[in-house]
Amino acid sequence: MDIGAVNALPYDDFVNIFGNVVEKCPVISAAVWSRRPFANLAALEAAVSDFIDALPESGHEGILRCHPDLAGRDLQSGTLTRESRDEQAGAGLDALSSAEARTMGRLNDEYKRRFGFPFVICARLNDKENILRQLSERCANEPAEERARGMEEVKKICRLRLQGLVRTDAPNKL
Ligand SMILES: NC(=O)N[C@H]1NC(=O)NC1=O
Repeated sequence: MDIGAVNALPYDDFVNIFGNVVEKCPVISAAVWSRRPFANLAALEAAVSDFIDALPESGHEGILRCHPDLAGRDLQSGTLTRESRDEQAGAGLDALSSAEARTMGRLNDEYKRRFGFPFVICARLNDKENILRQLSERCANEPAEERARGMEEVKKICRLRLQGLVRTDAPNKL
């Protein structure tokens, strides 16, 4: 769909289509609908980003907590969102060796114990080796640094999900 079609959507259709651009946080797209018309995809992305930036620390932690563990229980049981399943599979997280799966599980638990929210990284921009290395390295960071880092990754995931939904080659018909 092009940006003109996005701008013409009633809010319930908009939330149905864009409700998971931030994982399991449809309230973000419901809020951002008020900011239409969007001049282009970048403006829609900026509206999401502005909304996120205006939230307090607890809101940022809440967004991070809506994310499933990478290679975690939801992947094993088939209960991931479609977007997350495709992203995790693309990074090879659905095909870990048993040693990799054990390391991932142990580090995910350690990270959550330390920070009180899950490790979040844009799986589509990383492979499994890189994800495991960063998970291990980031466990040593300070909480404020990790909160900020996690939110940067949320925005990268959101950008790629938006790019999958909005065509940018059409002329802007605002
Ligand atoms: N925990 C975590 O990073 N999850 C996410 N990352 C990603 O690319 N898709 C997700 O669901």
